[in-house]
Amino acid sequence: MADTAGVKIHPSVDDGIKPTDQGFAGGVLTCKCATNPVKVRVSAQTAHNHVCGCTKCWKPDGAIFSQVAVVGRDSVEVLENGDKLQIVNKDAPIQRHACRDCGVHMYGRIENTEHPFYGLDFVHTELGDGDGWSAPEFAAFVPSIIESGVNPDRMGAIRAWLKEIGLEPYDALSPPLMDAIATHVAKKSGKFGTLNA
Ligand SMILES: N[C@@H](CCC(=O)N[C@@H](CS)C(=O)NCC(=O)O)C(=O)O
Ligand SMILES: [Zn+2]
Ligand SMILES: [Zn+2]
Repeated sequence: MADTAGVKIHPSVDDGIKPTDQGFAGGVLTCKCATNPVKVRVSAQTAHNHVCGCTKCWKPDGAIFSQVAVVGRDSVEVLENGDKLQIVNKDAPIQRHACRDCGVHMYGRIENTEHPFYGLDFVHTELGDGDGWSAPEFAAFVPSIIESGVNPDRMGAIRAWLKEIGLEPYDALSPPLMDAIATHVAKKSGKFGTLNA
């Protein structure tokens, strides 16, 4: 049995996952700056919230996973101090707009109209006011936490703990999202549904 004692994933899940409020309609995300914080309004409920182990997504201090969800780009609006936002990597599929002072990623945007997830922005719901944001559902890019410095010997315990708290661990995204990506590719190539498997 893996020793899951003391495994810490992310502050939003370590003390119990707050449930989704089906009537929740969004809120305001605020960066970590004590003065002149960046504020971004998300005017809809988020979807596909999950913890992500990749090295690219923003994580709060001490967390080995990020927590990230998607929302339609039309529902994301910079309210205050947008002049502090800088794109972390213009060449990445997800252009993460980060506060240059505290480093928090306020939203990640896909500008490539051919991308399977074009039209969706990536947001960290823990930055939002109020409870009721869509709850994390799974753990993505789990092996990538090793790239951030987690000892590979800990992976058994970490995967066991993720399962224990209801976040099924996946090497990439969840099967429905991986299927959605492949469906997009098959439709573009004309292969969609052409095999009677
Ligand atoms: N092993 C890589 C995986 C990076 C990765 O593919 N991240 C996923 C999940 S956020 C992605 O979609 N990245 C696109 C991007 O960063 O723009 C890492 O940890 O850096
Ligand atoms: Zn900031
Ligand atoms: Zn990620």
